[in-house]
Amino acid sequence: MTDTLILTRPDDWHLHLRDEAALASVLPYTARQFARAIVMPNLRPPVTTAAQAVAYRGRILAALPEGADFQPLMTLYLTDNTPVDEIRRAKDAGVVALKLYPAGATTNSDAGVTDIRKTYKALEAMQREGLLLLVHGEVTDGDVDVFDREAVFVERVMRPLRAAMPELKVVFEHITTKEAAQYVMDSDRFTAATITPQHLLYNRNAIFTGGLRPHYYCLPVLKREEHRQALLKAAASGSAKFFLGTDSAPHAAQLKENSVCGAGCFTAVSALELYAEAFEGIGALDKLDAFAGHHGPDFYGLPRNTGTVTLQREPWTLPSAVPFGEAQLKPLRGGETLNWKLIA
Ligand SMILES: NC(=O)N[C@@H](CC(=O)O)C(=O)O
Ligand SMILES: [Zn+2]
Ligand SMILES: [Zn+2]
Repeated sequence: MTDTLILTRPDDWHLHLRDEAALASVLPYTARQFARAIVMPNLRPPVTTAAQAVAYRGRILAALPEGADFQPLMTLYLTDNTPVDEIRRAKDAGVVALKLYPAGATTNSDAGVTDIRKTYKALEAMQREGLLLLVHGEVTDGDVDVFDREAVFVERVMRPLRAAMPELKVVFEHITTKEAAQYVMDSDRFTAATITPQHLLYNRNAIFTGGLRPHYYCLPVLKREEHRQALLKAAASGSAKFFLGTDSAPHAAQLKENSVCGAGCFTAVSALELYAEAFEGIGALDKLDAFAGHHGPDFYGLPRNTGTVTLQREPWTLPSAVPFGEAQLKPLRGGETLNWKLIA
């Protein structure tokens, strides 16, 4: 049995850092685990311009703990009206991607895209400039069952989008179904996917075990066991199309434990430990290094990190709550014992 895991220093290819006091509360956890992170733009108001992304990057760098070695990779929030000129400005400002939120699909997505065809001019410019498109892949039509929204998105949006924009690099974010995993597996080298720790570790029963458990509620929502199995298989397949993206999405505890609970799981405190547990569960610890440290930078066309991190088999108890500005934040699995620990 392996007791020590030495991994290439990994990156988080899908992360929510929020802003202001919330940002200052959560950033140190990610900066400790990861060298870089793709920072999601769904602030209020959303980060829709290069100038806003540059300012947000400045606030993130200013909030970093003394001596931290961490690089935020910035994204813009795609809207129906993103001008072609903004794509060039984004490229020049070092922005790496734009994020597609179908309007109303998830947390802070009201300003999202109402019809993907409205964005085709911007997407063509992105294809030209080499900016990636990151996708929250769920349709929002009221007649589509919540648990089917991702599978329907593959047929209604992904296939036509890929046909129209074949050389645009697309990351299907936080995939949750066998349909999405299969779609990405079968697609060409311009399509990849991120997978979260919660979707590798849990099926939808976790939301309902002994009562309604808001901290297991995120979007896309956890699915049936057969889907979790398909995600594990994809993550551990060795295919370079699948890589780590935590989707760590902090919401104050009082807003999670509420009559209307916001969507998002906060996993930044123990992200690598959770992934290690998932990979070990299927005897695939040897596949974690490439999933966490190689496939992401390779797809983005960025250098892999030099250096390593070390995880040790050592039981420790995850704090049940951590400060979140003036409020509290409850990590997924808070108060429980984890078997892996990031030690360096
Ligand atoms: N995943 C979530 O459930 N929530 C994310 C938004 C998102 O990634 O869809 C958030 O910003 O809270
Ligand atoms: Zn999302
Ligand atoms: Zn997200």
